Amino acid sequence: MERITVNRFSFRRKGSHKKKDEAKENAFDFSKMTHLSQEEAQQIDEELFTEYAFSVDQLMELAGYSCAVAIAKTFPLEKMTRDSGAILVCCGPGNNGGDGMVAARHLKLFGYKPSIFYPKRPNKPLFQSLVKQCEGMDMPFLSFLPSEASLISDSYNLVVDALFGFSFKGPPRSDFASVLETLKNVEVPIASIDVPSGWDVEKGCEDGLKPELLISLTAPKLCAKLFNGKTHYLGGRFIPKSLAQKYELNLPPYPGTECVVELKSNAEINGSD
Ligand SMILES: NC(=O)C1=CN([C@@H]2O[C@H](COP(=O)(O)OP(=O)(O)OC[C@H]3O[C@@H](n4cnc5c(N)ncnc54)[C@H](O)[C@@H]3O)[C@@H](O)[C@H]2O)[C@@H](O)CC1
Ligand SMILES: [K+]
Repeated sequence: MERITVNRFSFRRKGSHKKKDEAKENAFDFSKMTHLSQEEAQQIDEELFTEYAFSVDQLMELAGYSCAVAIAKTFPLEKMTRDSGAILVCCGPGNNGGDGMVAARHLKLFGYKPSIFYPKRPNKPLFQSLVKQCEGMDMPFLSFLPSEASLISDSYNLVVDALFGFSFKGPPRSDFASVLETLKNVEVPIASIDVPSGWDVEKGCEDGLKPELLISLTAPKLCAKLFNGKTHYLGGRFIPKSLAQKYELNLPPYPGTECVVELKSNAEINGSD
């Protein structure tokens, strides 16, 4: 009965791989998923650049692209009601801000209409190039953030929070404290990249931002255990297997060739949903 042609055989294998991926995903025990401390996140980051010789812009492109994909899956363009997909991307002074500009660039290519707020810009070629790319793609940069949250809610469908990631420490300093206060009061959803800005990376922040979407990069940080928003994605599919093994990263598999994987909510994990 071995009458399977080569082509048919490869077709069957593809199908069986897909089923295996789905089975692995369904079998993953989310209650045992890794959550990184601030130090572990920084160590992994450092190792990617030194031991594995990745460049910052390489990983930032993958991280930002995965954020754009997770945002597009969660907030489809066709469901947006204000000004043909207008979104506001708030970028901070570090690499989290860089991820935000990369995400903005991809969202623009997906058909959204991003505007960027980028108040503190490092004097480095990488960030200067990101700004130039966004300007070249006709994305406006806001010279100030309206202090009235209602002006933001009226003009945009979504705020992308790319202010601070895993290197944020202590209470927000004055220049960003007012920005975070304004964002706390917006009525449109917030999508936070890697860490909800203003949250302690490990302990969270009870009265901080309440994003509807969180995109954890590499692995969720400890504060993600306190995330109560609707949707949680993991992105940044660039960790070599040997590095994942060294840090004993226990994470759900990415389905097929996807750059993001949706994670269960904490309510589902804890059985309170
Ligand atoms: N390995 C990874 O997972 C990768 C991470 N990337 C991104 O890089 C981020 C980390 O980037 P960085 O290490 O540059 O750090 P962040 O972008 O988290 O922030 C650092 C900046 O925030 C400022 N800051 C810190 N605490 C503050 C406070 N209390 N008030 C005001 N300002 C404060 C610092 O002075 C510094 O300018 C990650 O969260 C992720 O978004 C990606 O770009 C590439 C790969
Ligand atoms: K953030």
